[in-house]
Amino acid sequence: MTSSVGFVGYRGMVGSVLMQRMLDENDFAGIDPVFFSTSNPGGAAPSFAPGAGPLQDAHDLDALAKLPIIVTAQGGDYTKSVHSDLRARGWDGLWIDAASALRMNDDSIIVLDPVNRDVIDRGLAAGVKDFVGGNCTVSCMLMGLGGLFRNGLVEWATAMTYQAASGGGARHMRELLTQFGDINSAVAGELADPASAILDIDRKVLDKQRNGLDSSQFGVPLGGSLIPWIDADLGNGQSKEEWKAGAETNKILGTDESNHIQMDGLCVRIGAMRSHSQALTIKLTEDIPVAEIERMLDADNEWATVVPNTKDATMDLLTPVAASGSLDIPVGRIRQLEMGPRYISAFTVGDQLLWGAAEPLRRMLAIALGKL
Ligand SMILES: NC(=O)C1=CN([C@@H]2O[C@H](COP(=O)(O)OP(=O)(O)OC[C@H]3O[C@@H](n4cnc5c(N)ncnc54)[C@H](OP(=O)(O)O)[C@@H]3O)[C@@H](O)[C@H]2O)C=CC1
Ligand SMILES: N[C@@H](CC(=O)OP(=O)(O)O)C(=O)O
Repeated sequence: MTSSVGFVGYRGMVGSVLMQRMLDENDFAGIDPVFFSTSNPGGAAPSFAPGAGPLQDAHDLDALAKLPIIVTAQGGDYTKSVHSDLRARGWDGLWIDAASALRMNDDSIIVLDPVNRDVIDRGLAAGVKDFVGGNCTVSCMLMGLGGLFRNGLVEWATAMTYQAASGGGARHMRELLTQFGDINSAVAGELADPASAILDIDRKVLDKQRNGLDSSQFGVPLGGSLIPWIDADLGNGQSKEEWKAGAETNKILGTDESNHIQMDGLCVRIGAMRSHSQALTIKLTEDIPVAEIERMLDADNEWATVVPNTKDATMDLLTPVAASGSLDIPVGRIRQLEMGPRYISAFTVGDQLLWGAAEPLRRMLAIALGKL
């Protein structure tokens, strides 16, 4: 049987990754897709779905309400502008969303099925209609370390993150690359001359960073620097990105007061392109040998891949360059810390456009359609 599914935000960065993954997995088989646009209603269907009708107006509630399932990667403002009106007029279809707007609502589920398929299945059975992708950092972390979290072995954890430019959006990625290029241009002559003094180069670079870079997206230079604040200031010293670590981790895992996991840390933007990294300190609920931890992480899901804690393996396999474009989530640097037998470190990297954004939505749609 063919199911109609509406897609909003299909041509954005997250939407494009989602479409590509759906094409790769032949997910459009059995789907009658309806594509929506906020900017070009009436325009031609996307080239990868030539049989689909013209683009519908993404703000046309009548058109949206005809569909049993809507998948959106259009962003939180769009969600806020149509979702409650659609529900208010009685639409009871499934809403699958990449944006954070509905994430912490009591009647929504954060989807990351390799980690919380039980929560998703219970929600579907109970009539939950809103399914939302998690924060990219949280999703990538849980994909890598699910084996500890899901087995109740984490008493608390801190995540110190190294987040890529893509988390800000496409314009932020372009700005980062432009900054790198402008910095390079500022010292191209000196770089070409092996006899030039490195401290002169450094001075010119700093001058360029402080006075000559377009930083309109990030607010301050990121190329050759970092920004230790991501998302809103909650006013208590914590950034919203840091708050999400604890709030979303517990919601994804479906914990309650009795097994709540304390999770906090500092979130930092760095000059990587599309993979988020994070260094974790974990206090375990019991003393477990490192080899057993590695076995549990590797076995938890087919994408978590333990990297041996050696210099060569770490440098080869545990970097944004190694992880980008792949669904695999490498996790390494696992060792017992000086603090005692129940304290371990771990480092994980994940493509934040795949497991951090598009893949959980793609899989939620497949689950809703009974294909997964
Ligand atoms: N970036 C990220 O890392 C993550 C983002 N998200 C969520 O996904 C939402 C969308 O993010 P993202 O995909 O980065 O946003 P984009 O800015 O890439 O796309 C959003 C929309 O912008 C419109 N648009 C305008 N100009 C262009 C253009 N030149 N190319 C493509 N689209 C264009 C499109 O709408 P139209 O076709 O209607 O004109 C598109 O759907 C975010 O707001 C966030 O809520 C979630 C997790 C991670
Ligand atoms: N805030 C993330 C990206 C993102 O879209 O997060 P969220 O889906 O929680 O709003 C980052 O900047 O890396």
